[in-house]
Amino acid sequence: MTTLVEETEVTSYNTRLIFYPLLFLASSIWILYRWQQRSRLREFAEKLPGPAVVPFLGNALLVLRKRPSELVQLGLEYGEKFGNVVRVWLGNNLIVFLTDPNDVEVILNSQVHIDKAYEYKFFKPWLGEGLLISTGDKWRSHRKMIAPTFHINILKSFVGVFNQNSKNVVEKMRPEIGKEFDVHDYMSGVTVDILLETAMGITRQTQDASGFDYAMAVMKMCDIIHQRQYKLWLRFDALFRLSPFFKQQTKLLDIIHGLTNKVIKNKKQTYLENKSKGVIPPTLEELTRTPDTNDSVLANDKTLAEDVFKGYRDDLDFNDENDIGEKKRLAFLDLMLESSQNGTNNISDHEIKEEVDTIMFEGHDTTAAGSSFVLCLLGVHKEIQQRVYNELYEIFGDSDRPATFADTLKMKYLERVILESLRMYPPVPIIARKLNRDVTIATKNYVLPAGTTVVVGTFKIHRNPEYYKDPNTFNPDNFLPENTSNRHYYSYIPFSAGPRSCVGRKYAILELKILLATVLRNYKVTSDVTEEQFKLQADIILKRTDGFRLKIEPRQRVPTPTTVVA
Ligand code: HEM
Repeated sequence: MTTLVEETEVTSYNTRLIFYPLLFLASSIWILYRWQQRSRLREFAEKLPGPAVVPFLGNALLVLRKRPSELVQLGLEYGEKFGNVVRVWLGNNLIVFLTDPNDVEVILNSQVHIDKAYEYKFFKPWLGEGLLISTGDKWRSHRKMIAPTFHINILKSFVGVFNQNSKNVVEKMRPEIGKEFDVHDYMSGVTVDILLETAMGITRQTQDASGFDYAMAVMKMCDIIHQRQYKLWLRFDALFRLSPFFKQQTKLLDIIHGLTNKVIKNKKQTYLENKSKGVIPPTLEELTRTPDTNDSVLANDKTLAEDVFKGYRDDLDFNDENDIGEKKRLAFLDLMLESSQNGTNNISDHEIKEEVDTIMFEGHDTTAAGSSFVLCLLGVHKEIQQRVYNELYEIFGDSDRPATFADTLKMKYLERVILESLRMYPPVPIIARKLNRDVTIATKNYVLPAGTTVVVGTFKIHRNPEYYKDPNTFNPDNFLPENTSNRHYYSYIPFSAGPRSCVGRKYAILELKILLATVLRNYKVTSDVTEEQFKLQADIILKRTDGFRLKIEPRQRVPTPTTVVA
C-alpha cells in the first residue's frame, strides 16, 4: 500500500517528467524562431550600408560613453559617410536610419507601418496607451475621436487663453531684464499653464497648489524620460528600478495621475449634475459644424503653414472650411467626456486620462523647445528680429491689445520665422517605428525586413542641400510660397506626416504665434551665443545642453524704418 506522501511524490515526478521536456521543447522552438528571425534580419541587413559590426554587441560600442551632444554629431558624420540609408546593430536590434524624403514617405505615408519603436515604452507608466504610443484599432479609434477636438473652431476659442498666459510670462520675465538667463524655463512654465487650461480646463484662478505641483511634476517627468533615453544603463527596467530615478518617478506619477483622475472625476460629476438639470454643453459636432457668417472672411484666409503642410492633407484638414469663430470654450477633457457621455464615442475614464496625459506631454515640451529656439535665433539674427517686430507694429501699432485670430493670419513673416526655426531645430529631431512587415524603399529598392526599427532623421532631412539652398543658414525666405511650392513634401516634416502626424500641429502654430508676438512686442531679445556655439542635445525633444541663454530689454514700440516686411 502506498502512502499519501509517496503518491504525491509520484505525481510530482510525473509532472516534472512532462513539464521539463515541454519547457525544453518550447524554449528550443523559441530560440530557433528567434535565430531564424535574426538570420533573416542579417540577410537583408548585409545589403545595407553601415559601419562594421562586432559579434554580439553590433555597433553598440559606437555610442558607449558618448554624451547626448556628441550623438548629434556622430549621427551627422555617419550620414555623411554612408548616405541616406544607414544600417546599425544595437546588439540584436537592427536599426535603419532614413534621411531621403522618398524613403521616408514610404514609411510615414503608410497605414501599415504605424507601430512605435521600443524606446517609446519609457512613456508607458505615464501615458499608458495614449495616442502617442498606442497602435492598431485602439489608436485608430482614438485618433478619430481626438483629431476633431483640434478643429480650428476649437483652437480659435483658445486664443484668449494663449494671450492671457503670454502676458503672464512677459510679467514673470521682467526681473530678468539686463541679465543673461535660460528662456526655456519660462517657455516651459507658460506652455504647461496653457495646457492645464486648454486640456483640462484648469485656469490660474481655479488652480490650487495641486495645479502647480502637477506642472512641476510634468516637467520633472520629461527630464527622467530624457535621462532614460541617453543613459544606457537606465534603459533596462531592472536597473532603472534600482536607481533613485524610479522612486522619484513613482512620486511624480502619483501627483500627475492623482490630479488627472481628480479632475476627470469632478468634471464628470459636474457634467452629470448639469445634465440632470437639463444643462448640456454644446457637442463637438455643434462646435465644429455650424457656419458663422461673421467669420466667413477669415475662412478663406488660410495661413502659410496650411499651404506648407497641404501635401500631406490629413485628418486635421477636414471641414475647416466651416469656420465659426470664438464660441463657448471647452477644454479637450470636456470634449472627450461629453462625447463619451452622449454615446458618440466609446472611451473609458481611464482612457480619457491617458489621452489627457499624452496631450499634456506632447503639447508642452515641443512648444517650449520650439519657442525657445525661435527667441534665441532672433537674438542672434537681429535684422530678422527687426522685420518680425515691424510686422507686429503694422498689426498692433504701439497698443497693448491682445492678439485676435485675425491678427495671427497677418503674422506672415513671423510664421516664416517659426517654420524656418522648426526646420533647422525640429523639436522632435527623430521619429522611430517598428516594422511589422517587410518594406521596399525607394533608395536602390532596398528591402527593410519586418522587425527592423526605422529611424526617420528629421534633423538631417531638413538640412539637405538638395531641398534647401544653403541649408545651415537661418533664412525664413525658405518658406516664401515660390520656394515651398515645388519642394518634396517629405523634405519638411517637423510634425511628422501621414496618418500618425502630430494632431496638435495647428494648435502649436497658433500658440507659438501669439506667445512669440506677445514676448516680442514687449522685449527686444539678444543672444551673446552664436548659432555655431549652440550645443544640441540628441533627445526625444531637441534641446541645448548649454541652455537657451538670452538677454531681454524693454521694447521701444516704434518701427525700424530701414527694413521692409515682405
Ligand atoms: C512645435 C510643436 C510640436 C511639434 C514639433 C510636434 C511634433 C510631433 C511629431 C513629430 C509627432 C510624431 C511623433 C512620432 O511619430 O513619434 C507628434 C505627435 C503628436 N503630437 Fe505633436 N508636436 C508639437 C506640438 C503638439 C501639441 C501642441 C500637441 C497637443 C496639444 C501635440 C500632440 C501630439 C499628439 C497627441 C501626437 C501623437 C499623434 C498620433 O500618434 O496619432 N503636439 N508631434
